[in-house]
Amino acid sequence: MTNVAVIYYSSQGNVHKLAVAAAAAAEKAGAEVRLRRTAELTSESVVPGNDRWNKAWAEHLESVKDIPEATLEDLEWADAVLWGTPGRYGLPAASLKQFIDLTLPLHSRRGLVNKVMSSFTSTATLHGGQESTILALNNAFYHWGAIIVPPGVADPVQLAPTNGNPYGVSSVSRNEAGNVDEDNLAAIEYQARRTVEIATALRRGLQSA
Ligand SMILES: Cc1cc2nc3c(=O)[nH]c(=O)nc-3n(C[C@H](O)[C@H](O)[C@H](O)COP(=O)(O)O)c2cc1C
Repeated sequence: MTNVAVIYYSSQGNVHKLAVAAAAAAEKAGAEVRLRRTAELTSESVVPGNDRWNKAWAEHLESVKDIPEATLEDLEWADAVLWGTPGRYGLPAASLKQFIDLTLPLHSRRGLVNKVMSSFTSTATLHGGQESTILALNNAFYHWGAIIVPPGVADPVQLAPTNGNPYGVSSVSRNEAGNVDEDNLAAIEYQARRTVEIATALRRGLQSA
């Protein structure tokens, strides 16, 4: 069986919805799946003066408390990792980046080589940095010697009006909590299936090499 870890950070539930859909789709595609969130770094939301934001953040944090936090062992276990993060100024959220910073012991013993990596994001606006967020994540994957699997436009679902990011499935939240539409969910299901398919083929190919 192919092992897939879905590792994500979400402050208001948009990336969380994509992550849950990715995990279900990977499982349906025959993978063993772990859904993991990265640790909250602050005791308040990062927008302290915004009551609406704070409420959504606190409610979301409470709702995911039973989802285990990601560990290096999850990365070691995984053949493929689906990474999810909100876009923040075209960059991944600090929580996810902090987890990536913690990978040095694993990276130092080449523990991430040939693992399959695929990423997804959510931003408030359509041109708010979705591609650059995914590309910024990819920088770490190149260093690890991992294999990046983008969704591309290899399935018609990517042509739906609210989809279309070939770098990684992305949704536009308008800063509303959990604002992910059905086409976005269909797209992340496709990206997860594709990730499982490529990771399985790679694992089998490397085993027989
Ligand atoms: C510090 C910060 C920076 C952000 N930067 C951007 C940005 O550059 N472009 C954008 O469209 N949205 C930006 N956002 C909004 C989030 O990307 C957006 O609300 C996203 O849908 C949140 O996903 P989540 O619900 O999974 O946390 C930012 C939010 C925060 C807190």
